[in-house]
Parts: sequence; structure tokens; C-alpha cells
Amino acid sequence: MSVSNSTLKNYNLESILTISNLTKKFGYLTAVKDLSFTINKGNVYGILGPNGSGKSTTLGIVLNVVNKTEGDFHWFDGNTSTHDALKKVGAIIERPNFYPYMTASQNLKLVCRIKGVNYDKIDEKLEIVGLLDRKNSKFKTYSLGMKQRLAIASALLNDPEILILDEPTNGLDPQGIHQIREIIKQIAAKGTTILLASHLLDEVEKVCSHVVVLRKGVKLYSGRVDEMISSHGFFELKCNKQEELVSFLENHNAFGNIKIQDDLVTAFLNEPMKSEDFNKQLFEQNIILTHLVQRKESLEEQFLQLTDNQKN
Ligand SMILES: Nc1ncnc2c1ncn2[C@@H]1O[C@H](COP(=O)(O)OP(=O)(O)OP(=O)(O)O)[C@@H](O)[C@H]1O
Repeated sequence: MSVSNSTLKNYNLESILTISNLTKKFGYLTAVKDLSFTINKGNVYGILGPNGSGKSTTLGIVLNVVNKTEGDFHWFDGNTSTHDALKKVGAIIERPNFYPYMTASQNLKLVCRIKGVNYDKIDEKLEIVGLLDRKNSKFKTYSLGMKQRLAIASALLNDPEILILDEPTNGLDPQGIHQIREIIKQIAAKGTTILLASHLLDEVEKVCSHVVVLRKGVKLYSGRVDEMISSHGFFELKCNKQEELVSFLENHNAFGNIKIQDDLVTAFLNEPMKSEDFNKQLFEQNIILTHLVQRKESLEEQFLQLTDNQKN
């Protein structure tokens, strides 16, 4: 295969993390299965999935704290060792852990010394997370939200190319959740790429531009969040000849997933269709409906549909 130098250069410039056919097994349990996706510079990515879907395992593998079973991943252009690449990554994958009797500022000084970063960065990063005026308070006096914000400041000290957060708002009150989300958006607006794991659809919808949906370690969807939102909706249908209706829907290109619950059939559209056109088509096949409602599903419904109803 021939790839021109300029294509290669552009591609390499943009790519932050490439995951290819990654699999992780814990004994008989497959936590991540044949997972592939790419993270490009400047976007905010969400790994979305219910508990146990393999989000933390995936983050652990790319951060070199969990060993992969099969597949591969590489950081940046692929020519940097994972060890060196991780120097350009800021990650919070556990609960923030600082010295309780030291102030925020003293705690960050320690981190600066470990990371080889100038102390000048401390105030700059505390400002971003809204803690500059509390920099001389002891860590133990901080609320949970403030602790999480301090962890973000700490992860930002070395000006990472990418910030990785595992469930960044877990356990916080609504105000704390709002603050963290706003901070993430601000950091992203300044050009830092972000990868966050969340089981909250709402969080991904509010914060992320791109999403990878996982269920039991398997990727169900990856792409832009707005494209996932822009679905074509679905029809709710009832008919005395349900078998004929379902067979018609299954053979119709415009329909994807079909759900049957007692006498109610829900048919999800792959493309736009007006209810009157659909009704006419059915009528021509001698299928007479007793109930027809066209709806547009919410992102939440789509997520539940993706994670609950799709068979592996
Ligand atoms: N060290 C381990 N040993 C055995 N099984 C593990 C280990 N770590 C994770 N698992 C299992 O792997 C699966 C994926 O877990 P993982 O923590 O990656 O999911 P998650 O999507 O991050 O969920 P959560 O939000 O609950 O942490 C789960 O079934 C979990 O029990």
C-alpha cells in the first residue's frame, strides 16, 4: 500500500491514541472484546457503558496498569514508547489521594517535583479548576468536589496532550457535578484532548463530542454524539395480523431493530419515512393497522436500546 508522506504526516499529527482489536480476559471472563477505536487531537471522547462494561479495564490497559490479552494500542504516531508517551498524558483513574494535612499548594509542589515540572504551573492550574483562593487550605478540609478538582489540577501540571478521567463526577452533588463538567469543557476548549469514562448518558451528551458505547466489553457504537442523537425515530404499531406485519418490517430496508412486546410492535427507522407513506405501503399489502404512532426516541432510549436489546 502506498501512502504519501503528507497523508502520513497529517494522520500522525492528529492521532493521539489508536486501539486495535484489543481484548482483555480475566480467566474465563472477557472484559474487553476485540475493541478498536481512534482518539484524534482536540476532541472530547466518552466511553459510555453500564457498570462492568469494560471502561476502566480499557483505560487501565492504555495507561499500562492492566496487561492486555490480545490486540494492540499505540500512543501518538506509534513511534513513541508507551513509557514516554504517558509523560504527555494526564490521568485520574482512582479517587484523588493527597496528603490530608498538607495544603493544596504543598500537595501540588510534591507532584511538580515527581513530574519535574516548574512550581509556576501550580497557580495556573489551580486557577483553571477554581481553587486558587483555597490553595492554602489543607486537603482534609476540601469537599469531595474540591478534591476531584484538585486531582484535575494535578493531572494538568505537565500540560498533557490528553486528559483521561474515569467517572469524573461519581459521588458528587449536583453543584459539584456541574463544576467538574464546566471545567472539562473549558480544558477542552483550550485544545486539550479528553477521554472520559462514564455510565451516565447525560454526562456524555453534555460534555463529549464523540462516544464509544460499550456493552459487556463489546463496542456497540462509535462516532459523533450528535450523529447518535440524530436518529430517524420509530413507529409504534398494533395490528391484528402481527406475524405478517413483522415479516413485512423485517424485509423492509428502511427498518433496523424491531421490538415486540405483547401486541405492540416498535420498528426503528434507518432512514426518514412519513407515517402516511408507511401506512399506504402496509395497506397495499393488505396489512391494516389498529394503532400507528410515530415517535422520535430520546438519546436515553437509544442508549438503552443499544445496551439492552442488542444481542452479541
Ligand atoms: N482485576 C480483575 N479481576 C477479575 N475481573 C475483573 C478485574 N477487573 C475487572 N474485572 C471484570 O471485568 C469486567 C469489566 O470491568 P470494568 O471495571 O472494566 O468495567 P467498567 O465499565 O469500568 O464498570 P464500572 O463502572 O463498574 O467500574 C467486569 O465484569 C469486572 O468484574
